[in-house]
Amino acid sequence: MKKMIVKGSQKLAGEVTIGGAKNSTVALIPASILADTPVEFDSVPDILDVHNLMLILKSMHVDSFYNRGKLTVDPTKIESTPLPGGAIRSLRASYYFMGALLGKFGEAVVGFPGGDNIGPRPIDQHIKGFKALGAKVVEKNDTVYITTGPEGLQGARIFFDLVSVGATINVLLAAVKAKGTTIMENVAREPEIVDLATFLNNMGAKIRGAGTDVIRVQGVDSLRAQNVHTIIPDRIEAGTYLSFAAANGNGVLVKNVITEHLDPFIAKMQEMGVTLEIDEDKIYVPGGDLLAPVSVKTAPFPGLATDLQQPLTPLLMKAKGSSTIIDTLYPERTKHIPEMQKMGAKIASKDGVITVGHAQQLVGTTVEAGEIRAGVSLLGLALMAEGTTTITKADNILRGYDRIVEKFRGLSVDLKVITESDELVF
Ligand SMILES: CC(=O)N[C@H]1[C@@H](OP(=O)(O)OP(=O)(O)OC[C@H]2O[C@@H](n3ccc(=O)[nH]c3=O)[C@H](O)[C@@H]2O)O[C@H](CO)[C@@H](O)[C@@H]1O
Ligand SMILES: C=C(OP(=O)(O)O)C(=O)O
Repeated sequence: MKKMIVKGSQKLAGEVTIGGAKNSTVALIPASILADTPVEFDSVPDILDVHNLMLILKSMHVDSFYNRGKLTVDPTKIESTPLPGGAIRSLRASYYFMGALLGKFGEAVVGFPGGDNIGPRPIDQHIKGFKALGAKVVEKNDTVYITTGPEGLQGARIFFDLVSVGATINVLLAAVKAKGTTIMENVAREPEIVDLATFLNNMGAKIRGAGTDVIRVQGVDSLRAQNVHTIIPDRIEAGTYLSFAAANGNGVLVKNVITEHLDPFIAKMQEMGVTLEIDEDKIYVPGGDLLAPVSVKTAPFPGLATDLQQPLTPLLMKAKGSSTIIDTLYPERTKHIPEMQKMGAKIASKDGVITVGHAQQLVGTTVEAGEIRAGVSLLGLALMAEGTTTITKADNILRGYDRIVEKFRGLSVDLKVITESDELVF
């Protein structure tokens, strides 16, 4: 595990360009194995999750090549391979190989995924969807075994018990080549699901309703890529830079943003008193506003994203007074709290409510990035603190933030990543 070394009392200034969305990318890569042709992606973030997915592809005899935001995947020599562990456990989205392999071969053996430790993350709705399509599912020794009979997957009507991004994507991947029509109700509406449906439809899939709470899929026999798919910008990465720029910036322009994807987050920042100059696909944050405390509640899209509650925290600490956060999706997503307390922050969690007080004096120390968003929020705080902060387990941040050191350096921030034995990585 690497360490991130952050000098304190540094203000962000300049421009940053947002990369492709992690949560789209990690669905699009498994989805690419459904194609009968090579596929090409543009605007692919340089994150550990992508490199780990490429390792998984390799184990299935799928060649892939990544260079400066462009990724080619050639699934034409794919073999149905069990994926019990290894790289599977390095990220959450590896479970999309369940749906993708099932759609491709009518069978899948995939280990339970890893990903952020943000509280319980069951996959019962994924399994319910696979079963509804006619698959037999057995869970044994931390591995899911999914099979179908000779008739393969059959379209079905599925009403999800709760709104789940992962279950919506996984079942969609299985349904896209199933026989007949699948109607998925009470599905997630996240923009990353629309991005995935766009990619699949451009290859010949028949998916209607992505972005609403009912998705209809007419199964097709073959998917063939016709063009390069450009991945949508990462709304969580954008929100992170917006928050840090408002908390601790001297004029920051955030480029390549679909502002509509950030509506609830932008509204919350404005409610605090943050000045935002919003253009078509970019947002300028002058910084230096006097801020008021707010109440924050996360919800599935189009609500305020759970993935942004921790990155918003450094900004909440600038407000004069106490703010509250209720994370309805992951009430236990609090790994940043004890670490922030070590830095002198007034933050606590009780009965599912996080209280964030005004930060008087923050001091740099050694803290641990328990997961991606906990880690990045510590980085935001470290920039506001006096002295140097060492963030251990920094791989959790590098899992999902595109070229983060390069981007922060572009914003005049001195940051470096080193190995356990103190060798410079970036
Ligand atoms: C790779 C990816 O896209 N990750 C995102 C995805 O995670 P992920 O897809 O894992 O999150 P879900 O939308 O599935 O989870 C939403 C809620 O449903 C619950 N649930 C989910 C599935 C299930 O079968 N049973 C069940 O009870 C979860 O515990 C959670 O409370 O959406 C989350 C919620 O926006 C984000 O924080 C993650 O960044
Ligand atoms: C929870 C997250 O990711 P994952 O689902 O990949 O663990 C996240 O991106 O904040």
